[in-house]
Amino acid sequence: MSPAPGTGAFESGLSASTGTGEAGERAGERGVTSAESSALERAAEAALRPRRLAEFVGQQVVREQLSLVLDAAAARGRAPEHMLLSGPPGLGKTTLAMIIAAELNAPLRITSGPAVQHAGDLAAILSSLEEGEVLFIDEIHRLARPAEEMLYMAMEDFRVDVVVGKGVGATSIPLELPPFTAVGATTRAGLLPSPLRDRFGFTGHLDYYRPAELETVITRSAARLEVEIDAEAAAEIAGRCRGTPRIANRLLRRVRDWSQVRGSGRIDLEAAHAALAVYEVDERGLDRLDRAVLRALCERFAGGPVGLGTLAVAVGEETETVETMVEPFLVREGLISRTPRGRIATPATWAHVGLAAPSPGAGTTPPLGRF
Ligand SMILES: Nc1ncnc2c1ncn2[C@@H]1O[C@H](COP(=O)(O)OP(=O)(O)OP(=O)(O)O)[C@@H](O)[C@H]1O
Ligand SMILES: [Mg+2]
Repeated sequence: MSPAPGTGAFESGLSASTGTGEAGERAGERGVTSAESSALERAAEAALRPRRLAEFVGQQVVREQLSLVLDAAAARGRAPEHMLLSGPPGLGKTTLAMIIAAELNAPLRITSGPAVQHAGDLAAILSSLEEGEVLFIDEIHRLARPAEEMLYMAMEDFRVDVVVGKGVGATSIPLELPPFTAVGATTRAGLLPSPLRDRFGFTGHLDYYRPAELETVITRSAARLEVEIDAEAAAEIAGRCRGTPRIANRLLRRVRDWSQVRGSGRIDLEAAHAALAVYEVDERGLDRLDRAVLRALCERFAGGPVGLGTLAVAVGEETETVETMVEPFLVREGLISRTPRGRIATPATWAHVGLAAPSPGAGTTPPLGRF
């Protein structure tokens, strides 16, 4: 079972393929079901979510573009154009969608691609929208085709044709819609067909955050959690959360746990180091599974090339888990290379696992394809 997007192997302290994450592990110890624990995690995450654009850290370019769109719409007294937010998990797409509605002082309706499997589902949502309402469609790349095609006309003409009945008796009823603003979010912008993408007047791509920005996220979240944190502890956590605010907040909560149960109650560098050690998060933000992949690549396959499927089997994980939850970060860090012949270690890989790279031409395994 692959984990929900944005949870990642790293944050869990467990391998991502269990899909439960450390919350689920802790929950199991305390008799709370993993569904309840992920609800707890969602509530904990929601409590730290910025509510206004001024509280949204970083992403300077997107914020400037977005505030221009919002200010211009407010000046005209009209609903702003539709907006598309893209970027990797945990970087702030949902947060921004909620902020857009808050800045417009507009009602927010939330749905997602997977939840809208039929055009009728979408027609029901669209026909109940109030004037000026913000319709947030998460994972918009996963909309079923019929619903997606209905969305084209709704976004362009604020009208949908609802087909009633079947076969020869079927009739199409035009349904006028009030002006609304669709906000789409996706981690896979490349999967959106251009007719849909072209209907968004504003597209913002969120990228990974710099450590200094994450320190601000952590410091603000600590204040919301009413826990004191030293600047150097915030910097230490910021350096290990893979450029991702969701992970920063989750690590902060784990360090707060440690500090409250094993420490002084305030978060200093000692608490940060101790807690990050408990959760096996190393100085570059790699977790147990990340390191298992790198060790297997070096020790079992002499640095590669090795097929993704073979590598996943070697660490006891699903191929998809390694490809979507582990590799993107390792590739970004230059700790693994994806080549047509398979995955290969880089000099940084060998250094990180503390092994000497074999001399060129020494016995390397033949390229193994994916299963
Ligand atoms: N720019 C930011 N400033 C402060 N906190 C942020 C920022 N972006 C995200 N966060 C925090 O990170 C958490 C996760 O962000 P969010 O849910 O918006 O990510 P997402 O991009 O929608 O992820 P996914 O793709 O998994 O749905 C939020 O609860 C929020 O607390
Ligand atoms: Mg989201």
